[in-house]
Amino acid sequence: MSKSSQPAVVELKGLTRSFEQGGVRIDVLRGIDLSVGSGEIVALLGPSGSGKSTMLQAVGLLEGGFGGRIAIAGEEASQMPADERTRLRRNYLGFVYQFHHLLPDFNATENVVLPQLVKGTPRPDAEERARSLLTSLGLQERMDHRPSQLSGGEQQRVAVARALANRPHLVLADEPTGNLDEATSDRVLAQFLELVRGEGSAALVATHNERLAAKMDRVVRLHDGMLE
Ligand SMILES: Nc1ncnc2c1ncn2[C@@H]1O[C@H](COP(=O)(O)OP(=O)(O)OP(=O)(O)O)[C@@H](O)[C@H]1O
Repeated sequence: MSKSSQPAVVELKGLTRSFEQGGVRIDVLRGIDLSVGSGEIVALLGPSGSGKSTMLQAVGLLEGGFGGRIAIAGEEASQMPADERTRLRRNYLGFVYQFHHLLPDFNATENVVLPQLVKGTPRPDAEERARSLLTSLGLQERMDHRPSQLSGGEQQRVAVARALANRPHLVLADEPTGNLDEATSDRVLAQFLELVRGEGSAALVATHNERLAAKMDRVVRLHDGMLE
């Protein structure tokens, strides 16, 4: 439920997605209803293959082919043209993936600056924001390093800073610590949650890890294409 009178950051109604594989139809999502309130951090739990990434792709407005309704910050997005979806994505959403997807030829600061420049933020402001986020994540000594010069945990923290750079209302995170060892994963997740809370963003975090899910505000479980 929403913590405020603002519209839910994301509202899914009857979300469906099917794939054809070798002439066989697989109904991966079979009618998902979900509402994530402003500032709420929700864990999306489910075993491998249950459809967590597919659900995040729907909310991220990255692909078509979904049935049902997807509203982002009160705007119905499922039938929007591509340029309108891009606008919603830029204005409201941030993304963290299991693998960092940082640009290899740019240092940590530039990786966090670039999405802000794309959105039209003046460079000095973007650089200040990047430095502030990277410092909050304990990376003040690593700002000039390229991704290949960073550890896996450091790379993921830069990816977290990049996701938050444009002050998204909602961060979509797909197994954000899935490729890290347990101790590093715990540390990076704790920092991620602290930063997201501090920024007042909401988050939808896909994981198959019950222990990590328990650290979030609410847990929803994907089973047989539906939320339990
Ligand atoms: N483009 C596609 N074409 C055909 N089938 C697909 C496609 N994308 C996903 N699927 C199928 O949909 C199901 C759900 O996949 P998805 O990646 O969403 O699961 P997941 O819960 O994120 O799994 P994991 O935890 O392993 O990442 C799987 O059976 C997968 O094979």
